[in-house]
Amino acid sequence: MPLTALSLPDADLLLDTAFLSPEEAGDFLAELTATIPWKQEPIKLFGKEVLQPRLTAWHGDAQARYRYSGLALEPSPWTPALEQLRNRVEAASGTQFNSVLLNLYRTGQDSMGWHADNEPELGPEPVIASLSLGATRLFRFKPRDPVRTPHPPLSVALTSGSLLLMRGLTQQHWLHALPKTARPQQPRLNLTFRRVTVK
Ligand SMILES: O=C(O)CCC(=O)C(=O)O
Ligand SMILES: [Fe+2]
Repeated sequence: MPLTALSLPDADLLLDTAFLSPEEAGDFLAELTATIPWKQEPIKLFGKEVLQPRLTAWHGDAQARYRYSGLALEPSPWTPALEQLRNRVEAASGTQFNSVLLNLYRTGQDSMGWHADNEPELGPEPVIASLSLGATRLFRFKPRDPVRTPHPPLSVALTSGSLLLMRGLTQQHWLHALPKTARPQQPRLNLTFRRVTVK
């Protein structure tokens, strides 16, 4: 399936709902769920330490460190499955990536809050390639400044094997989130391939 543009002002979004076949997506889901060293990291929320509502991992080239609360975090190395996916995502997007953030949403209660992927290490107009495996969840966009970008929120159903590219001004003008859902949900695994500046 080809990448198809989603029409949204001040954004540049492309979606391929069948980037991987359902069989391939299921195989990668099983392999990554079993082999990635998943962690549940603490975050500060209103001054209190709580655990993130999902499991995470970060893999990439050894030089692709990024700074976070004054710490330079080292990525874990690419695994064979992650290398394969990186090659395919690079070919489809025409972009090179040196790291990938993995998120595992164990149930409908796991989620990600509103944010933009706008860390300085990603540069002003990052290309972020988001690959989803497992349960379908709704991915939401809302304008950062509804006066500049008067547009209602957008929901995109990210099915297993779908590839979403976020490019251009998307991170500058839009926030995105993966809300909780009350419905019983199978696990969902998302990979966001990124290029961080190597210092
Ligand atoms: O799980 C998703 O689809 C989104 C993940 C995300 O926004 C991120 O890793 O920055
Ligand atoms: Fe994000």
